[in-house]
Amino acid sequence: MSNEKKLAGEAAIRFVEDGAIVGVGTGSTVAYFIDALADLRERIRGAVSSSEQSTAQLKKHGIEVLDLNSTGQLTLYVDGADECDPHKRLIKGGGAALTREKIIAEASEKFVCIIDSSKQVDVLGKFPLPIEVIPMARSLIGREIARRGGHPVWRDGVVTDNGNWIIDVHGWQITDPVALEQDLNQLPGIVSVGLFARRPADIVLVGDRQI
Ligand SMILES: O=C[C@H](O)[C@H](O)[C@H](O)COP(=O)(O)O
Repeated sequence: MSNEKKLAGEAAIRFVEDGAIVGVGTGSTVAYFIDALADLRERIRGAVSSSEQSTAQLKKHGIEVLDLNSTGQLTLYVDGADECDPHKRLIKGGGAALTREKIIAEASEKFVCIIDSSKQVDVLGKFPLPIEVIPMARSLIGREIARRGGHPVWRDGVVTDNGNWIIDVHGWQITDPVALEQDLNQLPGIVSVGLFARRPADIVLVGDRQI
């Protein structure tokens, strides 16, 4: 599987155009992409990063990290996922970086998702759904999730790059991810939901195979 992650990370390089500012996700698969991107550092203008972890790796390779507020819309976003359904809808946030990832995905014309085959599912939800919450809303959101049949588990000890907490929801078979994403987005205290359904990936690379 880790070979597939490496193949996917390296295959995504073909979507990088000269002069681009590249949106960069977070995780072990993206780490391969960043390593490959280093070879193109003279040909791109820089990157917008979704986490402190990716920022450190980009800077180590001498790739300039830019503020999304100063770049405008990006042409390309490359990121991994925890699950991917046949409609390219995703669960993300296993590494707690979902909010910044979601912002950059929204700001990008093309979202290339890089995964290994273990991430492919027919129905999302076997991987517990990460939700970033404002700390004071943790119990409130936990109750709202339980009312909707989910089993909320606080990722104790994890603080996101934005200073918030993560609840992982077990036990949901997410047959209508767009509706669930919209429903959860209404709840005060939720910063973002790790469902990328309203804005799914455009292209998925499973290893070096495009689907
Ligand atoms: O918060 C983390 C991200 O959503 C990652 O893209 C996701 O967890 C997949 O990570 P990995 O490539 O390490 O399996």
